[in-house]
Amino acid sequence: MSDKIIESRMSIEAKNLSKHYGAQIAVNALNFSAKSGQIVGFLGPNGAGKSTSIKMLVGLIQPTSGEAYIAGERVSQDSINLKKQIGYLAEDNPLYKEMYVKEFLAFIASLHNISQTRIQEVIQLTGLSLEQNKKINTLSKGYQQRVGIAQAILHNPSILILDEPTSGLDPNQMEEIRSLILSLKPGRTILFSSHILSEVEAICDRLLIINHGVLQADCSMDEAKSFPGGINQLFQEKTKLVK
Ligand SMILES: Nc1ncnc2c1ncn2[C@@H]1O[C@H](COP(=O)(O)OP(=O)(O)OP(=O)(O)O)[C@@H](O)[C@H]1O
Repeated sequence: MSDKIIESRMSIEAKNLSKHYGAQIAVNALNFSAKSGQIVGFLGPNGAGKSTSIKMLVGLIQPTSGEAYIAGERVSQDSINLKKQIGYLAEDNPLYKEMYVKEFLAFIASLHNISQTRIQEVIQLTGLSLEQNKKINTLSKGYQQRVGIAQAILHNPSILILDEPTSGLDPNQMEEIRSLILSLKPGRTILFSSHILSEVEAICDRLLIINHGVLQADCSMDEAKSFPGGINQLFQEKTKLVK
């Protein structure tokens, strides 16, 4: 198999992806692609269009126009193969909070036909060993996010899409979740949305900035840092209010 094919199977691609809600244009002709081994930061203020873009990429909502490709396959809402390739953590991290950690992960694993060994492996990977027999609703928000990430990686997907995984966490928890995301990078493509520049700056290789549904920047983190005035200036310029 050629390197090119392997690479395309690992990638996330948006081609002129748009979503309109009546007169509201949530995402307008989004174009980008991300390759394996990269963490791509998807940065933008609240309401910029991050979640809508992500929902189109994972096949949760239908684009008004344009196409999304995951691992070379066009995204459609009913693709089983696509769901095998993607691990997804939604912004509000929906969990069955009355369940115990291990019980919840076993439940998700049963949907994917995943072994007990893999459940234990993921519990270790996500630092949940001591919490595995606790009820999810007794865990701190940081640990609940770990459970959300654990369910997203149970089936060992090559593509991980995390919608604001550090939102609402305290600085220590943010740091821990960032380290966890970094540890998941080898062999994967990770798209990580945030509205906080320092979050994205800390772990991402590439930076996408979206504002008012329009992609305003797509560059490597090094390019972003060498922008005149630095990365803060870049973010300010690309997200200033459109009058
Ligand atoms: N189902 C919907 N119906 C109507 N408008 C919507 C819908 N979903 C999103 N929007 C609008 O689309 C725009 C983009 O929203 P989106 O949730 O994608 O932004 P975001 O960047 O993820 O913001 P946040 O960080 O606040 O979640 C917003 O103006 C939002 O109000």
